[in-house]
Amino acid sequence: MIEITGVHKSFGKAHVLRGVSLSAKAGTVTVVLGPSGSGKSTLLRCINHLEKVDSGRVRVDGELIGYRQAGNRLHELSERQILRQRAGIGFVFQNFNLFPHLTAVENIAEAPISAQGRPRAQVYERARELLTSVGLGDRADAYPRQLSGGQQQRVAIARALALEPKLILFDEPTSALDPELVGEVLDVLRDLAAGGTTMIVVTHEIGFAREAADTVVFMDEGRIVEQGAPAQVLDHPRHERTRAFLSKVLV
Ligand SMILES: Nc1ncnc2c1ncn2[C@@H]1O[C@H](COP(=O)(O)OP(=O)(O)OP(=O)(O)O)[C@@H](O)[C@H]1O
Repeated sequence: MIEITGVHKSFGKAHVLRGVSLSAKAGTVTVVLGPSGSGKSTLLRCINHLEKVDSGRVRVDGELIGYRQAGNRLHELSERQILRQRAGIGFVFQNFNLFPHLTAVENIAEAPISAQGRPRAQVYERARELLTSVGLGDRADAYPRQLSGGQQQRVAIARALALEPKLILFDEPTSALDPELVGEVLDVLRDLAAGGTTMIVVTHEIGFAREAADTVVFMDEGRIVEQGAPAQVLDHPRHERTRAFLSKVLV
């Protein structure tokens, strides 16, 4: 379902991704751990072409992201084609990124109506169902400012699901939340994982990684240095720097 091979990315002199390769099957959950600045967000942004890779390839469901291949040559896709690809990949950010002037249900329905041209009544009905599935069926008409951080993040997850993506990327979805609200968002992630949604989740929530991940990846200085089943990576890390990181986040 997702296949990343040899991805490099620099910003000026900073070589942020140094040959990252990763693959994940449909219906699996990959949790990405790693210290600040190791390149986790950049990797997610390369997967949906919010950042262009310098070299390497990203394929989602067999489709090359950002490019069309003709023989040995790669041609960059048009902005419109990139937007279409991006619609198949949900992205949930740390800071919710909801439109403040739209209600919860409008935030969810906006993109499927404008980007995919789907019928309004049907999209609204589905948006309400999605709100119910994240435990917010009674808050459809609330504006983001009237919702807690945890509720806003659950709306943002429902919004990502409304586009029926093949894959959802989560970039530290709980890190902007007060500790007592983290659990409610993790519960939604657990439900999605149990329902077979393909997800890549950057998080420091080790408990979630242990319970819900099929694969745990540890990134350090732009490279994947550990990759395996949760128990293998979390309990028997091979590298000293992974051990040091885990001892800090587990405390
Ligand atoms: N658009 C950009 N321009 C310049 N430098 C960037 C840009 N995006 C990221 N970087 C740099 O790339 C490095 C990796 O950043 P990235 O956000 O991918 O790390 P991260 O592992 O997600 O860190 P954190 O856990 O703190 O979010 C950092 O040094 C960051 O400053």
